[in-house]
Amino acid sequence: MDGVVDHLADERNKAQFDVEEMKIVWAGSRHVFELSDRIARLVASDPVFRKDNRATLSRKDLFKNTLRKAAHAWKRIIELRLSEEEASKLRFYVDEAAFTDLHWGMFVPAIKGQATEEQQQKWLPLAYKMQIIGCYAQTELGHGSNVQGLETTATFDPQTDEFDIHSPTLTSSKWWPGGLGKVSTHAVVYARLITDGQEHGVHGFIVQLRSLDDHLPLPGITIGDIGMKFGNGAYNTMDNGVTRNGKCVRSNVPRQLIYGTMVFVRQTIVSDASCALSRAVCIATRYSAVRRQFGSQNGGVETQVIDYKTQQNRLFPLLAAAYAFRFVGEWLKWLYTDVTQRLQANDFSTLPEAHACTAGLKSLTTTFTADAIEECRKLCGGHGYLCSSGLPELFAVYVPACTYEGDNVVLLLQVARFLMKTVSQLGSEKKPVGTTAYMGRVEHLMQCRCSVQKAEDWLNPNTILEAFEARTARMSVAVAQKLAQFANPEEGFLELSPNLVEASVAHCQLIVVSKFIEKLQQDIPGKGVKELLGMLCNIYALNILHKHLGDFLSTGSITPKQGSLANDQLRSLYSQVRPNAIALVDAFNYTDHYLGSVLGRYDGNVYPKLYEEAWKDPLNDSVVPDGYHEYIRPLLKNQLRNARL
Ligand SMILES: CCCCCCCCCCCCCCCCCCCCCCC/C=C/C(=O)SCCNC(=O)CCNC(=O)[C@H](O)C(C)(C)COP(=O)(O)OP(=O)(O)OC[C@H]1O[C@@H](n2cnc3c(N)ncnc32)[C@H](O)[C@@H]1OP(=O)(O)O
Ligand SMILES: Cc1cc2nc3c(=O)[nH]c(=O)nc-3n(C[C@H](O)[C@H](O)[C@H](O)COP(=O)(O)OP(=O)(O)OC[C@H]3O[C@@H](n4cnc5c(N)ncnc54)[C@H](O)[C@@H]3O)c2cc1C
Repeated sequence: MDGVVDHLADERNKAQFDVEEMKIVWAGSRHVFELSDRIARLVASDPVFRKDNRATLSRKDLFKNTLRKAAHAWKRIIELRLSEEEASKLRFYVDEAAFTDLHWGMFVPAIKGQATEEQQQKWLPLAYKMQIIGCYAQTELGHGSNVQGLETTATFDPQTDEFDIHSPTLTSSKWWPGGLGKVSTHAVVYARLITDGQEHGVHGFIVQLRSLDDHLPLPGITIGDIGMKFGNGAYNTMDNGVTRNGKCVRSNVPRQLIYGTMVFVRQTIVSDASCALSRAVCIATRYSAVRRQFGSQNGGVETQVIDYKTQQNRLFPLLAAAYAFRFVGEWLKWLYTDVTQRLQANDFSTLPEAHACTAGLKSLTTTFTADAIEECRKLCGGHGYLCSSGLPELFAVYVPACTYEGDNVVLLLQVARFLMKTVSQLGSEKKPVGTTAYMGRVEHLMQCRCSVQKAEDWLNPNTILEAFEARTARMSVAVAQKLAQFANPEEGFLELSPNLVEASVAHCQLIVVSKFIEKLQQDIPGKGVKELLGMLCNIYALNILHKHLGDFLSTGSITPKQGSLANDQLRSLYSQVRPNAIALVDAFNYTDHYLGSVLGRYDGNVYPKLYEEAWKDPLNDSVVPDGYHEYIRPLLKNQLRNARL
């Protein structure tokens, strides 16, 4: 900030906590903070990684630009000998969806998680050096959610010792896989295995798609891009492919963990949610402190919009959620690592819980984040609608996260199955553990009474936890009892699916709240850091309580009076967070390059920069627009003639 006026300096001076220590908490450790900071600056200072022109490039230019960035990123990774951790941060700060995401994020993990030792030895060295580029080809034109419904077949031919991968129908074309359309040379293709005329369910096969010499599709394979997607720029940096195969390949079939890659990716999507959310919140918070409307007295300055309680009521729960998702993401990473180690030792006992947690939290955090980015756009008024605010593109890139890696409702139904199984086993020898351990106290939770008598009583974490546990246990038991009335359980499951989804949401919200509370039980250094996090935790929980008051009241988990007291406490918490708001978003440590937003600039110098940005639009290249002579001038002349008549 040397030599630059900091328009947000007063705001920064108000902070009541040590922002440098908060940066460490946000990053996860001092090591990660320093590494992220270094890589963020490296990316920001490299002109190849410029991204402010994305909204105005044509699809072809946009795509070629992405190829250029990916090649440059890879060159820098090799030149600087970056570690895997550093390379993945570099990808994060380059901030552009590309084929490399699928290569590193799904193709490599699929081979690591599902291939045999021999297959790994063959393919992984090639993939690590990017001598082959891979994608994850599961979804078809006709089926995405219903994986068992995939039509592509892999028929084993004992004569040639090969598998014949075949898409017999239009609907069996692989449709959507990222990177497939124009770049990938290989794919993990999911297909129904057939041997000796017998079906063995869906398995993954490594298939070569394109020649490594001239990049042409191999014989029998038709490939292309599926067309423009939502939003200018945005996810159109990515080629999403369609392919039909008639190709023979050699492979062994992994028998287990077909779904393992999805568990891995869903876990990374939860961590990503806190990044996208914090980014939108950072923009909206800084701009809300800069923007002034109404309230001027005697010619004095107007009110900063962040001081309006309605603005706080919309913004601060999103800020709190960004921190909540950060911590639940950390925990989920731990859970994933733990289950992976167990699986390697053939212990499958925690896989159902890991599946339910990754599916449920992926659904909860992406739905919330997509809605929150749109809310942040509205929080920025008209200027939020400008591409230079960074919010339209962020929304367009983010919103498909509600669909890919499992449609969010379909995933909540998976959680519901897990919950119903847990409820049905209550009273048996199998005790609920982990995230469902609270169900072990179901008798207490079904009849306990919330003890809140005054607003401050809601600051007790045990009180909050018990209210959330009682709500979820009661909703789950109620729907389980309804299910039991159906002669056919699958019919009951379909009929009651809206209630089941609501119980799953309650369960996932409980997990997020409980992991935030657990985080606060750790030793957290730095003046005021723990206190601020405590406030955010309470805002996160009490805001949910307010938004889902119907659940809490109808299950008798709290009384209407207690609901109203929770709301009083929320308003008081907003006032306490207000002076710290700018410092809390500074703690994300985002560079202006990464934020990509005039409204969210660190220095708050919004208006001159908005004006400057506007003049850069290609439409302003000429004063008189193209088309004037063909379409505007004749119109005006006609009007003139008509007026004279
Ligand atoms: C320009 C810049 C360049 C920079 C370059 C720099 C280079 C350096 C790079 C450095 C690193 C970068 C790293 C990047 C990382 C990026 C991360 C990835 C990015 C993500 C992009 C997204 C792309 C999207 C991909 C996709 O969408 S792939 C397709 C996903 N599809 C789905 O998710 C389908 C959803 N459907 C299902 O999951 C299931 O079929 C279903 C479960 C819903 C169906 O259920 P069904 O009823 O049919 O039941 P099943 O019979 O299938 O299941 C029975 C039992 O199995 C259990 N089950 C189900 N699923 C799972 C599971 N996943 N795990 C475990 N168990 C599971 C059920 O519970 C049943 O169990 P039960 O019998 O005990 O009840
Ligand atoms: C940007 C993007 C990138 C992608 N990348 C890849 C990739 O790299 N590789 C890949 O293989 N795939 C990829 N996909 C595909 C993605 O995984 C699927 O689109 C996703 O799993 C949803 O499946 P679907 O499209 O079949 O939706 P559908 O299942 O057809 O969903 C349509 C509607 O039906 C509802 N529905 C479906 N089933 C049920 C049910 N049982 N009960 C109640 N409601 C139901 C859904 O909630 C939804 O509202 C990508 C998708 C997108 C958008």
